[in-house]
Amino acid sequence: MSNKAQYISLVERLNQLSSAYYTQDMPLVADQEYDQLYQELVEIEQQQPQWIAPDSPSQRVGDKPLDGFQPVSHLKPMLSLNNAFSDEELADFYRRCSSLAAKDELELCCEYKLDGVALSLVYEHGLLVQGATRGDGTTGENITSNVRTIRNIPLKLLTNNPPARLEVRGEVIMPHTGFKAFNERAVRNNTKPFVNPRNAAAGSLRQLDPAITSERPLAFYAYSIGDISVGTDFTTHYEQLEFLSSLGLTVNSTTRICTSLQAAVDYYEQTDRERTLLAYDIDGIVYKVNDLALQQKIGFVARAPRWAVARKFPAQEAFTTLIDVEFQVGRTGAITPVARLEPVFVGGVTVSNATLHNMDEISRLGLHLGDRVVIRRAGDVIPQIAAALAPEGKKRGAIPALPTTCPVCDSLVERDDNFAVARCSGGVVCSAQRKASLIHFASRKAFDIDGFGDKLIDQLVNLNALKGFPDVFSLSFDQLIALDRFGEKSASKLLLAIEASKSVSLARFIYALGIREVGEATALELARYFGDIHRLVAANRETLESIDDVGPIVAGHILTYFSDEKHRIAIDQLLAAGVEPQVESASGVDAEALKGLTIVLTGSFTAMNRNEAKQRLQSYGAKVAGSVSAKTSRVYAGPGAGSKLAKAEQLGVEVFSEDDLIELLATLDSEVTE
Ligand SMILES: NC(=O)c1ccc[n+]([C@@H]2O[C@H](COP(=O)([O-])OP(=O)(O)OC[C@H]3O[C@@H](n4cnc5c(N)ncnc54)[C@H](O)[C@@H]3O)[C@@H](O)[C@H]2O)c1
Ligand SMILES: [Zn+2]
Repeated sequence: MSNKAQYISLVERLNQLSSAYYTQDMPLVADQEYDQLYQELVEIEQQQPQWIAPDSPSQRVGDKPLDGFQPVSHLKPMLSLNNAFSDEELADFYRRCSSLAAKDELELCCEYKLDGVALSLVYEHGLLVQGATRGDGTTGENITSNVRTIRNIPLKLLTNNPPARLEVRGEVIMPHTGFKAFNERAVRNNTKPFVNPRNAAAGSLRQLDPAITSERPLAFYAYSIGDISVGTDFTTHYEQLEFLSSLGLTVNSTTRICTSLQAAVDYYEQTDRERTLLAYDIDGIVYKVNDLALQQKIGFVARAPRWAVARKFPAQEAFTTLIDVEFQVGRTGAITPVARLEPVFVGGVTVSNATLHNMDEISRLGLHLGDRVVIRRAGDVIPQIAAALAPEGKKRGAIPALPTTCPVCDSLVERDDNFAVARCSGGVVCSAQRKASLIHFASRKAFDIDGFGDKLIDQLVNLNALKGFPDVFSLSFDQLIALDRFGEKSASKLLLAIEASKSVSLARFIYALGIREVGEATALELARYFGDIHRLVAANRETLESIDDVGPIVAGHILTYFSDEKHRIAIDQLLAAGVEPQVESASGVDAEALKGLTIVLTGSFTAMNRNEAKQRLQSYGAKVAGSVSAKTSRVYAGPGAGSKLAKAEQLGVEVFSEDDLIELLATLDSEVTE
């Protein structure tokens, strides 16, 4: 239970925060924190109504207008909205409204709660004559010249028969792309970035120089009629929105009418799932009783209508402190800066790290150690630092610098030609690179070795028991059970999984090598094309670039990889250890049709290239060998066949033509499709 002095200081703190938020457009704390304090205030005021201070934020909307603008008195007060933070609170709202309206079922107009700034527009005889902020709800700021620069606000309404006077209310927002671009520019020009798009919109709208506003990417969405001189034959709020739209004002097309509480909840949930895909921020759904007569009946409370409520989404944004920036070394040596943060709860999880991607990101954000940072975690997306600000009342720390040597192996750090990526030059010497490559090698989309996870790899690399990929296949039972928390059962299980992984597909094998920019799809493409790892190793640039998925850059990475003798030796060792990359059969193919046959192809084929022929034969289960021996079942020879043909005749192996081969494949293909 609080005493009156505590109550007064709570009012003062909230007013200080409101002034920073509304007047300076530079919040000191996250909305979530403000909302919590506000909630405390409301609870105290409910218990001690005699304490309520006239300047309590519960008694007014927003904050005092800025001095630089002419004051505007609103004809009807511009109110705020009451919040609902849970489904129960929404249900309470619904119940309260239906009881006040004396109706069981209510029609609700459901609208996105755009996270921007409220704006009032006055049109006289169809011409825009005034734009004003909400201010404290009674008195706003005249920002007409700024408003005129917003592209989607019509200066003249699209009608031959405009009302003598119309006041439109809506929200001005700044879309994500514009916000990002704006902050990047601010950092470059050494001016203050904005914390989020809402504050950017508010700050942009209240520039004393309209030329500045005109450069900011702002948009306006109308959400209600404040006042209208004629034509008040509307019966619902939704009809009013349609009317505004017909006049050329932008009305959000996502607005829905819900006829039950359940439908309203469903709309909220669906929007919450999809909101990360929107081009702008929304912070909730606004539910409005649709029937205007019922709105009248339900009425208002001090600072908000009683017939509307804002059901808030969980916060996606929080403020915290940047403690340090550390550098992680990835599998190709790429060095990634990672922010260590004062732990903060955002988007349903506690966040204590955030990737910074690369050094450019640090300069783009203008990040300094010890900064106050805004963390965004939208949906399942990994947490990001959205903005960085100087800490309150303290000098800014140092700008994190790229280390000159690898934090793990001390090798020199090199930067790519275009300076976008920094890399440890240590290669396999670097245990961080080795660990990361092995994690990738054993991962689900590569060798898929169950139980071969990060912690195990960490231990084995530290013990020097895993110096490269081939060592995976020489791990012993004794070696494994000697490890931390490794029993006999898990050791046997792991060895079985390693054994099973030897029949990995060629595509996964190639992917597992971790060649730069060779992802799953490219690996599959390479496997299909070459059908054999040795052929890939030997491929030249021309052949590589002739493959669909492979451009000059990827071809370069592949060539560099295989030009390294260490890599070629490792591949030979893998094969020697019993790894047998399998060539995938095309889908629907009978992989057994040619099982047991060993085929040799020789000469040049005209209708298909030899490699394609080889892959197709393999997909039907045939073994395709490079030379003729006593084990050869048959030979297909094209024109120009030489020594192999002679050898076959000598050994009495049956020889067929290219046409025979085409016929065979055609028959097999047709059997599959039937
Ligand atoms: N971080 C801070 O220090 C700090 C300080 C003060 C206030 N705040 C934040 O400001 C908010 C309270 O401010 P508020 O009183 O402006 O309320 P609000 O922004 O939560 O809700 C009211 C506003 O919603 C807007 N809105 C958007 N879409 C709408 C729609 N479809 N229909 C109707 N209105 C719509 C209108 O502009 C309206 O004025 C809280 O979220 C609070 O966290 C934060
Ligand atoms: Zn290193």
